[in-house]
Amino acid sequence: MIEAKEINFAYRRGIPVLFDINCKIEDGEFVALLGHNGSGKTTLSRLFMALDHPRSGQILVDGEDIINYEPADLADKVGYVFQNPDLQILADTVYEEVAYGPRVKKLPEENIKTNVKAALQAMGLKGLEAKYPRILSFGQKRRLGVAAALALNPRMLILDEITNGQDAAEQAAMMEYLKALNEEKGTTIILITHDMNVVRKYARRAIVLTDGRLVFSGTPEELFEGDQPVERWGLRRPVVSELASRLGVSAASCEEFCEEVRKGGAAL
Ligand SMILES: Nc1ncnc2c1ncn2[C@@H]1O[C@H](COP(=O)(O)OP(=O)(O)OP(=O)(O)O)[C@@H](O)[C@H]1O
Repeated sequence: MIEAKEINFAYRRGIPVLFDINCKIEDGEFVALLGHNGSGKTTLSRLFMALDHPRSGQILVDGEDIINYEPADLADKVGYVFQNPDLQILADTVYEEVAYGPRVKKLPEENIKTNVKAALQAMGLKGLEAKYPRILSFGQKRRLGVAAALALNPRMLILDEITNGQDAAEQAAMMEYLKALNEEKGTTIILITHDMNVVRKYARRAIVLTDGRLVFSGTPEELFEGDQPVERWGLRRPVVSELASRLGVSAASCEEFCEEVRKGGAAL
């Protein structure tokens, strides 16, 4: 469980970027963290990971204030995948990149092998073990970042814009994997994204930030099919919600129809 209590934060230049943030993310949730560019999503997630610390307020992980923690102290609990995958690459081969975390954790070599193999398989990177990570495509680097986080079996994953640079099939495969991880293993997922179709389809809760303030917390249905126009927070409605509103039918029936069309092989 992660809880933000009355969080205020400013970077070194001193301009405040987060104001009085209160939110609680329970174990096993699948949450989308949304907001316009510069609204504070990455900043808040960096606080969750102890990459930065609040100027005032508290971040509690499993009830404990993490003010004196470093990211390594949370490695067992929270996996973080950066928005820019190049920032995360540490090793000279794809295999060693994914093995890096488990090695730091001093897992037995057999477990490292098993975890790395499973993570690479899950992210569609099997066969690339010996490659130099920096020559991978942008999408592959992103998936490598996710694989590296998965190899540590964290209870919670914070994923910053991971669907960017993926084609539709890669994106769907990645999201379906995360959905299964969430449903079957109970891994908490915090997904930062600008893709509202992904949010509508996969998230069970959406949290919206605007100019550093938390302005909404509720289900994607409440967000996109509720009374307030999400455009005022710099968001676009997902296709399903837009279609339902224009046709004057329920989003659930549109969703069913879209799913049938997708199964028929058409892009939507
Ligand atoms: N290292 C930094 N130093 C100073 N200011 C920063 C730094 N990183 C972010 N900011 C500022 O903090 C604010 C919030 O940025 P943040 O990256 O958290 O937003 P975001 O919602 O994740 O944006 P995006 O969707 O574009 O990734 C912005 O005004 C940004 O310019």
